Amino acid sequence: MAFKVYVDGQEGTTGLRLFEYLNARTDIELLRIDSDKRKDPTERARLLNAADVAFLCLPDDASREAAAMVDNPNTCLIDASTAFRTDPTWVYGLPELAPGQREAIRASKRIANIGCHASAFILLVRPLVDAGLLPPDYPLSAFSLTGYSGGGKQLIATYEADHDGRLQAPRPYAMGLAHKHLPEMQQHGRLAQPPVFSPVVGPFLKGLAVTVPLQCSHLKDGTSAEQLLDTYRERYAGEPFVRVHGVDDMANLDGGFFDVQGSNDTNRVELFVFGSAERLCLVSRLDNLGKGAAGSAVQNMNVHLGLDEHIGLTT
Ligand SMILES: NC(=O)C1=CN([C@@H]2O[C@H](COP(=O)(O)OP(=O)(O)OC[C@H]3O[C@@H](n4cnc5c(N)ncnc54)[C@H](OP(=O)(O)O)[C@@H]3O)[C@@H](O)[C@H]2O)C=CC1
Ligand SMILES: CC(=O)N[C@@H](CCC(=O)OP(=O)(O)O)C(=O)O
Repeated sequence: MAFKVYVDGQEGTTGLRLFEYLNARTDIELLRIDSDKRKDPTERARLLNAADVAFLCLPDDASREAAAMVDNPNTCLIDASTAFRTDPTWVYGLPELAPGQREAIRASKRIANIGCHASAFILLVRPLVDAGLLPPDYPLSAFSLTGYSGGGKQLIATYEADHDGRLQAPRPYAMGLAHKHLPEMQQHGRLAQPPVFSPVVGPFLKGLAVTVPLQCSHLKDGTSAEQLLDTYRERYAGEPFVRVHGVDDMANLDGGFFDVQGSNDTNRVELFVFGSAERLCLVSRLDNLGKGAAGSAVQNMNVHLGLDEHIGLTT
């Protein structure tokens, strides 16, 4: 019998993208809510409890409300919001996080899907901390270049209404240095403190690249770019959605410029190390609506249900 799947928030940016992924599948039965009832708590509660897997593609408060509506012990929630990502009763939905994470996702009925900036950052940092190459108290900073779909329906509408070109320049944001992804970056990156994190949104729909600069003199003695890449290769060996590039992979630079949109329409995350013996830059690139949101939600569902992890996803 096909697994029953429901998307709460099916008309939002992440919900619509998820719906596209799921609608194409024949191995699941998609439960639908009438558009005019999509905020009706009784109807939502009925569908949430009828589902084997329910995705929450809602703002944080609405996600908390939805989670509280579920009393069917069989229903697995995969929440796209920030609400539960550091909650110890939920599992962080990043199968590549560390050995054992897939088993945890398989076993849990509460899976907190990752933040787009956070997952790109964590996949760069965590293996280096675990290997002892990057001290947990290293004073990390990071910046992220992201497409505007990361801001959901509202930001998309703002960019689409930009008829005078005012938004055509990149715009740094979260200037208070308290971006909502900091707690998950610190906790799942195993860091002593959160990084100084500066996101920048640009005039393109989707695509994201997080850059982490490192001073080699502060790493474990003699750590080279090759050693960092070897650590990634070892940690991510056999990972279908992680691609580790070679040192200074010029093939990915277009005349010396990095293409932030290069992983779009895939569920891939691509890792790069650039720089010299003194200074390095770690870069991680993904599609914020793919591996950064809806793609990884589908991957988490596949893992949880014991299905082939690739179903419906592009490597
Ligand atoms: N966009 C992205 O790249 C990413 C987003 N996320 C997270 O995913 C979640 C959804 O984000 P996103 O899709 O971008 O946001 P959107 O604003 O595009 O969509 C949110 C949807 O939730 C609906 N909604 C709001 N309140 C309720 C409620 N009480 N009951 C039912 N439906 C409700 C909205 O309805 P209405 O249609 O009426 O507005 C809307 O359709 C957020 O928590 C976000 O942080 C995570 C990773 C990346
Ligand atoms: C451009 C933009 O605004 N991007 C969002 C990130 C979206 C994301 O990853 O998701 P969550 O909202 O689920 O954490 C931001 O930086 O807040």
